[in-house]
Amino acid sequence: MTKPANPIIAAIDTTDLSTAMRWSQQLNGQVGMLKLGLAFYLAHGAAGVRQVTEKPVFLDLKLHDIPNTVAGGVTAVLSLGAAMLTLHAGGGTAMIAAARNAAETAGGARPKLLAVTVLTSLSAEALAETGVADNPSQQVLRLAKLALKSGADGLVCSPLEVAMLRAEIGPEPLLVVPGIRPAGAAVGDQARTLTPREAIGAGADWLVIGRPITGAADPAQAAAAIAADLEQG
Ligand SMILES: O=C(O)c1cc(=O)[nH]c(=O)n1[C@@H]1O[C@H](COP(=O)(O)O)[C@@H](O)[C@H]1O
Repeated sequence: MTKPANPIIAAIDTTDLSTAMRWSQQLNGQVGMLKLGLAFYLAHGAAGVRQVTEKPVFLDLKLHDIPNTVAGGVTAVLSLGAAMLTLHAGGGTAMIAAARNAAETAGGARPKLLAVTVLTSLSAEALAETGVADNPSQQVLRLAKLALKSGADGLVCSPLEVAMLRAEIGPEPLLVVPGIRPAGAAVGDQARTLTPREAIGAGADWLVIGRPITGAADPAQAAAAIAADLEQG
């Protein structure tokens, strides 16, 4: 696919509607897309999404349930016209296939289904605690292959796995990458991070960036600085 002109997806992580609307206005033209996730959607639902922007959003609901329930969830949000929708790869083949089937039965444009592999907040130790003995990279590859053969259009992974995934799965699947920290930015709860330029250089299509933008005194300026740095890279 053609690379987006501006690969930054700003994560609008807030439960406050007016804050979300303000960030949306400030970042209009400074980022390639907005992401609305769990906290915002639980607080304001589909009506809130429509209030924040008329443009297609990345709807990050990380669906993870039995196939029938996930299919129902996909169907429920199709009318929003989202550009992307997340589900957990760990839900397995049947769940992902059911999501794809639900997305297609509506006909017309549908969101790209992105399978979340191993959360960027998980270190190797934290992953081991969940019972996965493999390192994050091995587990990401296992889940990536499962998700793509089951009907996912792309993957969410940390920047540390991007080069490995590109070598294994080729240029086509969308790689949407959170865990992005400009040099010097606070890491917070993220465990597997790289800078924007490193992530794009490794082969990411989109970068998901939240607090380094929304936590800045001037979010528009913070986004513009990252975009300018990427253009130089
Ligand atoms: O699916 C996601 O977007 C996601 C997956 C993941 O593994 N890690 C991750 O951080 N995210 C999201 O990406 C955003 C990262 O935000 P910051 O850490 O503030 O840049 C948040 O909205 C997370 O919900």
